[in-house]
Amino acid sequence: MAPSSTSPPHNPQNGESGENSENSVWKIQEVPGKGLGVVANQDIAAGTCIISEAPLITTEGISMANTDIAEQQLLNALKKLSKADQERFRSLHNYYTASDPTHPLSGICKSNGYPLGTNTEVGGVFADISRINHSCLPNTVQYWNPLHEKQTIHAVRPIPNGGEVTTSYLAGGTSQERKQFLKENFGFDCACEVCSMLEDKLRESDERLARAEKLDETLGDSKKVRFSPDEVMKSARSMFKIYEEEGIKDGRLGRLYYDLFQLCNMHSDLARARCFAKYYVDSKKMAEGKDSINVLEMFSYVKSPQKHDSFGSTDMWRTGTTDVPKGLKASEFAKWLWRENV
Ligand SMILES: C[S@@+](CC[C@H](N)C(=O)[O-])C[C@H]1O[C@@H](n2cnc3c(N)ncnc32)[C@H](O)[C@@H]1O
Repeated sequence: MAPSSTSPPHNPQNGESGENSENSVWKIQEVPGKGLGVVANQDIAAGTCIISEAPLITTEGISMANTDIAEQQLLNALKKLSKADQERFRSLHNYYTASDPTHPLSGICKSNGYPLGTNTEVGGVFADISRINHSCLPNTVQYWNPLHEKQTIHAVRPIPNGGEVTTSYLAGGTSQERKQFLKENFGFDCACEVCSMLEDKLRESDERLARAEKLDETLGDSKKVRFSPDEVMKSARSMFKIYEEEGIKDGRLGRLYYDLFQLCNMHSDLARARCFAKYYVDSKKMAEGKDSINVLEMFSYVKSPQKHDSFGSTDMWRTGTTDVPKGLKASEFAKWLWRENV
C-alpha cells in the first residue's frame, strides 16, 4: 500500500481548499436528500478549477478482492496519516455500513473512491472531493492529473452562488442503466434533473443516448474509418448533435473530437484535423486544466497535425493546414467542418 499524501493546504486562489472553508469558492454542507455535499460560495465560471486535491488514501497495493486483508492493509495505511486526516477519512460516507459492518474502511473506499486515471484499478479517497454528489448532468468534470498527483474538479458550466457542485459517478448510459448502477454501487435512487424529467422527455433522452452509442460503433469500425469516411463523418455529426442536445461535456465529447481529428488526419485533411485537434484541446482545457496530460500531448498537433501517427493513410480528403475557411457565418463554417457541402 502506498501511503497517500495529505490534503493540500488551504489556498483559495488556485482552487485548493480546506474542508468547509467559508472563504473558499465552495463549502461542504447538508444537501436535502443527499447527506453532505459541496455547494458554491460564489458564482463560478465554466473552466474554473474548483478543487485540486491529493488523495487521503489510495488502493495501490491493497488487496480489495479480499476484504479481511484489505481492512488490515487500510488500517495500516490510515495509521500513517495525521490524526486530523484519519478523522476526515473515518467521517466519510459509508454505504456498506449495514451490509458489511465489520469492514468499515473497505466500505468507505468503495463508497468514496475515484479511479486515479484511466485503465487503472487504483482508486483514491479524498477528504473534500469525495463529498461531491452525483448528477447525470454534472456541472464539473473530475480528472486525475498524474503530473501533480492530484484529482482536479473543473466547472464545465457556470455554477451560481449557492448551487450544488456535482460530478458524475458513471460513464454514461440510458437512465435505466444509470439508475441500476447508482442503486447497486451507491445505494441511492437518482433524482437529478435528467432522471426527474417527465416520462416522455426521459424516453426521448434515452433514445438519443442509445442512438449515440450505436453511432459510436461506426467510429470504432476500422474498415469504415478507412474505406467509408463520409459515413463515419455523418455518424459523428449526428453524435455531436445528440451531445449538444443532452448537454454532454464530459470525456465523451473529447473522445469524439479526438476520433474526428484522427479520421481527418488519416485521409490527409489537415485543415479539419487542425480544427478538431483545437476543439479537443479546448474541451480538455475546460474540463482538466491547461496542464492536463491530454492538453500537453495534443497541443503540438493543433499546429502540425501531420506529425501525428494517424496522418496520411489515404489522400481522399487532402487539404492543407491553411485551408481553414475564414469569414464564414457559423452555420456555413459548420457545413464546411462536417463536410456537408463536399
Ligand atoms: C461519495 S458520497 C458523496 C458525499 C455524501 N453525500 C456524504 O454525505 O458524504 C456518495 C453518497 O452520497 C449520496 N449521493 C450522492 N449523489 C446523490 C444523489 N444524486 N442523490 C441522492 N444521494 C446522493 C449517496 O448516499 C451516495 O452513496
